[in-house]
Amino acid sequence: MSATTLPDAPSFDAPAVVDAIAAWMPTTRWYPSKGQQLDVSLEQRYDLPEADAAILLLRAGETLLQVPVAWRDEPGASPIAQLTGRWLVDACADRRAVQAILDVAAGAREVDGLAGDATSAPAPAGGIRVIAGEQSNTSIIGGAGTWIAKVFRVVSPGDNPDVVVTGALTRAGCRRVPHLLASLAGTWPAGDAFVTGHLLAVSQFVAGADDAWELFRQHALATLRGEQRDLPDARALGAAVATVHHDLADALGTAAATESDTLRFVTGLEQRLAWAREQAAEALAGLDEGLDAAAARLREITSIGELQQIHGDLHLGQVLRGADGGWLLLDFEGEPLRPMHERSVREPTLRDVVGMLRSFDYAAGSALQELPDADCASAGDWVFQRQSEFLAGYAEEAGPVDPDDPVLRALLLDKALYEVVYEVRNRPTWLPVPLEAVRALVTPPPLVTPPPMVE
Ligand SMILES: Nc1ncnc2c1ncn2[C@@H]1O[C@H](COP(=O)(O)OP(=O)(O)O)[C@@H](O)[C@H]1O
Ligand SMILES: O=P(O)(O)O[C@H]1O[C@H](CO)[C@@H](O[C@H]2O[C@H](CO)[C@@H](O)[C@H](O)[C@H]2O)[C@H](O)[C@H]1O
Repeated sequence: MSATTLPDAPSFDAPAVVDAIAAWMPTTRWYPSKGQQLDVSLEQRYDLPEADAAILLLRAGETLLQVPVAWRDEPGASPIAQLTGRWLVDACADRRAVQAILDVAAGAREVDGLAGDATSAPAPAGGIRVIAGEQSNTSIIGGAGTWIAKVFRVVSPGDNPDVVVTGALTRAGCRRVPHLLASLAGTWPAGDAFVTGHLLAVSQFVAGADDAWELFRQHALATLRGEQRDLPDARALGAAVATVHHDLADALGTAAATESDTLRFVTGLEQRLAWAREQAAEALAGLDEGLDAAAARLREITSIGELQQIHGDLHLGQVLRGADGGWLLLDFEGEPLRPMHERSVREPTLRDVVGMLRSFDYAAGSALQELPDADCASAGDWVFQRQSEFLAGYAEEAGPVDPDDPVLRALLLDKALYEVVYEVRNRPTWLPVPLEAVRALVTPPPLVTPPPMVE
């Protein structure tokens, strides 16, 4: 039997390769510009020749995307395209390529333009598993289940808080976050200069954990079906969030908001409201009056209290319940649709509190989508109860939260509007969940007509 000689694969920067990736990306969960016709071009290539692989940075419209790829003789777990007889594959699902990337992050191998930073060396990749879930990035579990490597898909110049903030909490010994083991940064040309941004974070993998989103969503579903199910502890979750806020304040400091901080905060909310109205004009049509009134109310905010580093995009999908029952917070990257330089700005901790309150609403909203004939009032009660438990636990550690605080109300609307844009771009079938919240937040409650007097 004679061995088949495969033809040479094209170079990673060949137009056919870029075209193949451009056609494949919109089929992935992480691609952030679904439904838009964008020109895709290669901006930077970091070669990993020992693995026949490369990390590519591709520009799609305004966005720079990280796509690690490799050439293989077989399609493997995640093929992109077959070109000249060889397979272009997604390197995140390829063990040899993942090991090569990990080696650079751990400082065991040097590649031009890449810089690794390890606090403790991750174990060899071994058999890897790519998480298939509701994710904006791509996460790979390896090292016999000891680490999880997150490949940042949208890449920006500047520090990624998922590396910097998790790194600070790791050094501070915070018990409510998985510790950071290593990270990788890349440098690429931007105009006349070079810029640097994070590409990868490798953290301890929490084995045997339960996802808080699934725990609460399943409980909401069971409630709507009239079934019994163990109630996850929202009160302890509130206390865990308060502990992380406390550790972040200790590690990275706090500052009382000045007048100009307040003005910047209010202006930021106004800009985001205008941005959401522009980005999701069709979805938000019909809410103009309420949104105008909400925008005017923002100017009534005169004080926003103490500021500090926060999580920035906290929701149930960022929370795990460890095998010991304790809650752990993940993913300090901030909101993926927010520019990177805005994500390390000190903020009121209420922004995270609001993220969790919205998430309980999402859990019930997603349960209602699955059970369209279920009772909406029961879903509303479920949300109210979980939110109350969460706030009670938070208050135990951090002091009470006033549900009528204008800053809290403004942040609730800000988050729901962000979610509307996120769903329009990423998961249009989920749009009704945040849209209903926006409607409720900007629509004044109906005037109750007093019952007629009975003589
Ligand atoms: N350290 C960890 N241990 C166990 N599972 C994790 C860990 N980090 C992330 N995960 C799992 O991966 C999922 C996605 O991680 P996340 O950091 O939120 O990524 P993304 O930024 O893409 O949303 C989480 O919801 C969780 O299920
Ligand atoms: O986890 P990411 O950092 O990628 O956050 C983005 O995606 C989230 C969805 O995966 C999105 O969260 C919204 O949906 C969740 C349910 O899937 C819900 O729990 C959240 O409350 C809701 O905001 C998040 O907004 C987005 O930034």
